[in-house]
Amino acid sequence: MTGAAEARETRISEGSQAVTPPKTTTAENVVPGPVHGRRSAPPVQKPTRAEAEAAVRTLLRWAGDDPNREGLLGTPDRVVRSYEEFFAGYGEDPMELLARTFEETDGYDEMVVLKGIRFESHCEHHMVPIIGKAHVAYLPRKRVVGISKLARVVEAYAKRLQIQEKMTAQIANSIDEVLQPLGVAVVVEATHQCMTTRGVHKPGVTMVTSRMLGAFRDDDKTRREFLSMIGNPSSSMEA
Ligand SMILES: Nc1nc2c(ncn2[C@@H]2O[C@H](COP(=O)(O)OP(=O)(O)OP(=O)(O)O)[C@@H](O)[C@H]2O)c(=O)[nH]1
Ligand SMILES: [Zn+2]
Repeated sequence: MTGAAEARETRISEGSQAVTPPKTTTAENVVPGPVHGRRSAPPVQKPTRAEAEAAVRTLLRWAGDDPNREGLLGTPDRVVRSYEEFFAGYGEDPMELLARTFEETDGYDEMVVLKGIRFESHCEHHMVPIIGKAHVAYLPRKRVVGISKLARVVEAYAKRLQIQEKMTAQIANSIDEVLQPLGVAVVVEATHQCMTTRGVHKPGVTMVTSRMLGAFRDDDKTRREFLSMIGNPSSSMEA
């Protein structure tokens, strides 16, 4: 699919303990890179848990605090466990999540919409939360997928370091590639804490991104039906 063939819209609306990575590569510390479509990113060399905890202690000192004071002793362990949760998506293969489909033999040919899928992600520039909702629709071509799998695909991409445009495209492209439906639509609306709690400090700003493929891109009526089903995206955001 070429760039011209993809309709994508983005709008913003109001409303010293150095950690040295291991020099040798072993089967234990090399993990496959994130899976994007059919291709995987290059493998990354994963540090040990002790190295990750040492990095947290370094950041605590960078913040100006003493990692050895009582209240902070358990913090490196907690942060590393939090990271396992925040970034669990690197261990998921979204294509595999969608692989189990069911043949729809009774002629259901209307769009399937899963709206308001709340997600928590982290921006790849500042590593602070992006919190929002995704609305996902597809127009089946004989095969349908278990509806929870659409939410799982959102999760698999959200639980990685992201920019919103990329996440929106990845969700749509995965569904398109595996289900080969007549069309896919994804709208993502989110607040970026790198804009609200730091930097420009603009609370209440929502970023809305969309990716329309197939019938949702080519047919105004289908696209309008989807957009009216999800309502006015930014108006449904929490402050
Ligand atoms: N397009 C896009 N930009 C994002 C996203 N998340 C964060 N950003 C922006 O990424 C940009 C990074 O800009 P830089 O100038 O490199 O970083 P910075 O000095 O921290 O910039 P400020 O955030 O303006 O303080 C900022 O403008 C962020 O608002 C996203 O999902 N999509
Ligand atoms: Zn950011």
